[in-house]
Amino acid sequence: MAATTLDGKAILGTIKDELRARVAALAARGVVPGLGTVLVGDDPGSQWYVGAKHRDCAEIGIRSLRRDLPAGTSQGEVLAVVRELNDDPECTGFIVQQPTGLDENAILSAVDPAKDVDGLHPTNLGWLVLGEKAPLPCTPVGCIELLRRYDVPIAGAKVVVVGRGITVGRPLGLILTRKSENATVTLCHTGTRDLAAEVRQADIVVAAAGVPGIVTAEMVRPGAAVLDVGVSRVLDEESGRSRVAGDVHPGVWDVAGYVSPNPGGVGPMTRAMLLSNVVDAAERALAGADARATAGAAAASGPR
Ligand SMILES: Nc1nc2c(c(=O)[nH]1)N[C@@H](CN(C=O)c1ccc(C(=O)N[C@@H](CCC(=O)O)C(=O)O)cc1)CN2
Repeated sequence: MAATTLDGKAILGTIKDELRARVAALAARGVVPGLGTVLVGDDPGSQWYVGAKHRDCAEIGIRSLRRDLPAGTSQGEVLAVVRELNDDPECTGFIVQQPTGLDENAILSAVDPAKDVDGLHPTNLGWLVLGEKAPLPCTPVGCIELLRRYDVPIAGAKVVVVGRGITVGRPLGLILTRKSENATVTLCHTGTRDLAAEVRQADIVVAAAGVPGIVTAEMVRPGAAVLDVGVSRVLDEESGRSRVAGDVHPGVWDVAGYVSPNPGGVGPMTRAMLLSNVVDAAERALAGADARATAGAAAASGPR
């Protein structure tokens, strides 16, 4: 069986078209959404991701506020940039690209939760745990959106997530078990005793451990949907150059019903969800301003 490709790159294109219309509607009200990024150091992967995020923004009319800081920038200097973006009215929302090599929890905590378009601020993760509406982390929502766009059933599905990281595995478990998603989730990791036995039960497998090829064909139930999220850089024997290796072994394509390629699957969906979070934040800010103006006008007209 040859699996259907869950084409994240194509879906990113569709989502950009959808968001372009919402950005135009905001522009008609005089609002231009702005995405800020804070990048520390010169890691080529991180530089590529941040560059891609700003190219996406340019394509749909979101303003870019890019803050690239040299390797060796101190925690205090990064926090100063975070405060600057918190206070900048042109910045609708921003992210601090990970990894920074610094105290990431302290940096995340300093971001204004209303501008946290990564959905990783402790307040927003807390709202997620409590089941309240808040910005959600981009990769987990990107996984769910990719499955939805290909009509892969999620409600009632048994999902095995491999990886307990804070940007993917842990929040994905929380999101998928909400009533609106209604999946049953097993959260596995590199310490799971019998990973193959767990994965074999799954209708949907999300491989996000960052271990090349950790999910093999023998582990996958025929017809299951498999999302390859893990990114490792390995040396390509043939070309002698570095390339991305995912967590899903190529043999899985012969067994699964759906597979997301890597690259070309969940990575572009992460970018799509970031754009979506920025547009959501701009719409929320405008709705808040409208509500305040209406309340002000009502108060000014006095009691009736
Ligand atoms: N602040 C954050 N930092 C990081 C996050 C995050 O969500 N927020 N996630 C990852 C990296 N990431 C987003 O920043 C990301 C990963 C992958 C892609 C992507 O489009 N990848 C392409 C291929 C890229 C390549 O060839 O190297 C693809 O998969 O097709 C975008 C963003 C860690 N840091």
